[in-house]
Amino acid sequence: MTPDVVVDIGNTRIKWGWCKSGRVERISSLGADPAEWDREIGDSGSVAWAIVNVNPPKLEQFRRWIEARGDTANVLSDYRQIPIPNTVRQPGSVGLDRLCSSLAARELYGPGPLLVVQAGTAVVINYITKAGEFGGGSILPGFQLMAKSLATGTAALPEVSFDEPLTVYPGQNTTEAIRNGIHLAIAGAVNSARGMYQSVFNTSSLKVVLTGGDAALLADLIQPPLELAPLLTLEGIRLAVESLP
Ligand SMILES: Nc1ncnc2c1ncn2[C@@H]1O[C@H](COP(=O)(O)OP(=O)(O)OP(=O)(O)O)[C@@H](O)[C@H]1O
Ligand SMILES: CC(C)(CO)[C@@H](O)C(=O)NCCC(=O)O
Repeated sequence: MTPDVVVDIGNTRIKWGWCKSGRVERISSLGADPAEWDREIGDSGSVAWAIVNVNPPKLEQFRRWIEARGDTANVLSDYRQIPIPNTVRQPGSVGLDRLCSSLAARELYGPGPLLVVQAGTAVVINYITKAGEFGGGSILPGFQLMAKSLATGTAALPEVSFDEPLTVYPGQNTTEAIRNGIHLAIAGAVNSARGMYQSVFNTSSLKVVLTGGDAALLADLIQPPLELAPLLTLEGIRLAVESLP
């Protein structure tokens, strides 16, 4: 199937990738309000959709909206639909967004080894082996989720946002201390995962491929080789559906 729009339904945002001439040309990051989807689709007419989802209730709402337009929602639902060998013990438990990001990273920056980092609601660090297989990884709370957990789990700490680029070291007030603490925690996880895999797998200069809504926040604290790839998951969805019989 050749999709017009590929969709990644995450826990916070729904990303649309508009496809043209065999690539994802443009990304739109949307909320959960169908009025926003109506505005985005405009007068596009009939659309071929391909969807990957890690958020079942949002998928059902989105599917109803697509069907009300008279379109068909092609939803990837099984890891075997993503053409990347998967060496973990329970391959069916891996989020398909992770496999799509890994597939696209291997295609664009491979063959491997690679560290594919998705900085979204959750931060995911995926390891792609030397042979180009999905080898597993790590999952931790993302920037906003860490901020929320400090605000809900303590009496005195406010919920910080990451709207401003400024990060001050050492923090001079509570807000700065929380912001830079979260920043260091997430960048530290990526850097230490990189160090660990480099030593375990005896590889040097493991390339990091970074995507997700918070990728730009992380990039400053990750050493080269580093690729910023905002379209990565969407490009992986496109590659996967185009490879289906
Ligand atoms: N306009 C926006 N609205 C909400 N969050 C935004 C916006 N722009 C950037 N962000 C940041 O992007 C993050 C979400 O990133 P992304 O869309 O990649 O994740 P997701 O796909 O929803 O999450 P996951 O894949 O982990 O389920 C939020 O945590 C927030 O910090
Ligand atoms: C980790 C997230 C939330 C990242 O979007 C998603 O891929 C997911 O819900 N995965 C399921 C669990 C797993 O991948 O092991």
